[in-house]
Amino acid sequence: MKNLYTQLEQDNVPKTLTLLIQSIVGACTEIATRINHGALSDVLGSLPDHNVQGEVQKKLDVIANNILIESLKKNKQVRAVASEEVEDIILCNSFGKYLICFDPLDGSSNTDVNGSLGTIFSISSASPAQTEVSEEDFFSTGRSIIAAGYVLYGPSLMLALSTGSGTHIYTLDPSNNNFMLTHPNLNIPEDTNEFSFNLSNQFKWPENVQKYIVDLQLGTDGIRKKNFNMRWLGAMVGDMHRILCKGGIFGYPEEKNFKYGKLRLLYEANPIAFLVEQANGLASNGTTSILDTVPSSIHQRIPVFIGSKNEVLLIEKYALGK
Ligand SMILES: O=P(O)(O)OC[C@H]1O[C@](O)(COP(=O)(O)O)[C@@H](O)[C@@H]1O
Ligand SMILES: [Mg+2]
Ligand SMILES: [Mg+2]
Repeated sequence: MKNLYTQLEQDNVPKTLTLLIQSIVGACTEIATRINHGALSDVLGSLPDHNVQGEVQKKLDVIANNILIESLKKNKQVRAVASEEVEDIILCNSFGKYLICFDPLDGSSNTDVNGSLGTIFSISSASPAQTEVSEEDFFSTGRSIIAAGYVLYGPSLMLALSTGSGTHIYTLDPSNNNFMLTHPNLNIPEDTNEFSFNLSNQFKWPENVQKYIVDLQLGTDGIRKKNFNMRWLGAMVGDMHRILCKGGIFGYPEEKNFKYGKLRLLYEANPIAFLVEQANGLASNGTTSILDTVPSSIHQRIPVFIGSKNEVLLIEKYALGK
């Protein structure tokens, strides 16, 4: 079985990008150790502070954020980073050639209940060395991403990664601390009978989305002529991992009081959309591809519908009232 770095070499990934991926993966294994300690150490619970989204910050949100920033600042190829937990971009090394966006801990509501957690990241190229870097440098569409991935802190520690040559999943071998290629060249089934939406918000969604969901729920009694099952982990990274492995449709629609839904474009929707499109799936905001969205702020939100191709295309049809 190949390990992560053999695969990156085979995919002709530049050495500087491989070293950057190594920095991120190294930080995530450190985060995994802190998570594993759980109630044995003072990492559970919330802080009195709120992040830029107005959300209560969990201790692990901040611990994960600090570990990642420290590791990235040490890598001379990192020009600047954008994090869910920090209001402004963080400038790193003026000769750095890469910009990184990350969600240090995804699924924060699961920290105190030993639930699914992850770290999501994307890498893109920075402007020429020593030129001033500002927020605007992060406003290229997701099509400019050169690598993206997530680490899932689950029963196994797993890394999903794409450098533009398909999406692969690696499992950490704790005996030697190597990420081994266990799921090469993922291919998401185009059809599915599994959906992941937080149905407690169902009646706050746009009518066409409510109709789409009701048709799923009606199953064989309705126009879909087949039954659908539901899963919701409260962690996008966990729900998307299942979909990468066996298909499905994940959605976090806009709501009456949440015009653009909950999830963030730069460090949640874009990296996941990159992985999914590299695995034969689709990622839409309901009408257009997420990766074609032009960002206008670091923490902007976007409605997301991601997963099995034919299901995403069908949701876009419902949006057009077809
Ligand atoms: O609380 P809800 O509505 O179930 O939302 C869960 C969603 O929010 C998130 O936890 C948001 O991410 P963070 O935990 O990084 O803030 C997603 O991972 C998850 O899909
Ligand atoms: Mg998140
Ligand atoms: Mg988070």
